[in-house]
Amino acid sequence: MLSAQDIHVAYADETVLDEVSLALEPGRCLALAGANGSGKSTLLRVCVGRQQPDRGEVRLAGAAPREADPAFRRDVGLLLDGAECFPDLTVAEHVRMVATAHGLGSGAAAATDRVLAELGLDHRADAFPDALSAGQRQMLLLASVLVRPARLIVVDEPEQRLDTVARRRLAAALRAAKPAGTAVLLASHDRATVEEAADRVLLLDRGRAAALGTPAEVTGVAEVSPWR
Ligand SMILES: Nc1ncnc2c1ncn2[C@@H]1O[C@H](COP(=O)(O)OP(=O)(O)OP(=O)(O)O)[C@@H](O)[C@H]1O
Repeated sequence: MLSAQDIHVAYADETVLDEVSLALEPGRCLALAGANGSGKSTLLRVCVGRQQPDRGEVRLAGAAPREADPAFRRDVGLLLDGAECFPDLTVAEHVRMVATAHGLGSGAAAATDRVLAELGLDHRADAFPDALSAGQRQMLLLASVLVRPARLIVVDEPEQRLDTVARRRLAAALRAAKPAGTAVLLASHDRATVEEAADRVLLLDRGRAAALGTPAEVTGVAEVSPWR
């Protein structure tokens, strides 16, 4: 589904990704973990074609990823930094609009109800974004990613601003996407989210791949584990 090979990114003389590779199969979830500044967001941007690496190659379903490509937008549900809401649409209207745009047709309303309930946002379905708490707004953005069919979901620190219960709901929703064959790539600082959702963790340490394994294996990499 997705592969990145020997990715190298540098800003001026600072190397932020140093020959990092990853591979993700359908129905699997890979989490990127590591300290602040270790290169997680940069690697996600490279994987979705938002940033070109200095060296290395990314393949998404056999082609270079391009957000402008209709097939990319059909296949990839994306939530990176900087996503915003329309101020004049309610929570339900946002999510239904995305569902409709991605072809759910007469099923869009039911899919919206389902994802809002799954994420615990159903009681705010008629609220406007300005009236949401920061965590609720994050859930709205996540609902818009999760309501639509996708072969790949890419989310950067999806747990940000969420409380413990909301994080659990998020992790369960990411996990639930996998049996249908959706692959999930996320960057996360939250151990519980990673343990619940991810099959494998790629641990980055100052731009280098320090470990790749199950969440339990990577937690055991004492020197660089973010959860030691
Ligand atoms: N536009 C830029 N110009 C210069 N340096 C940058 C730029 N963007 C990122 N960096 C640097 O690249 C490194 C990796 O940043 P990145 O955002 O990928 O890390 P991260 O692991 O996602 O961090 P965090 O956990 O804090 O979100 C950092 O040292 C950062 O300062």
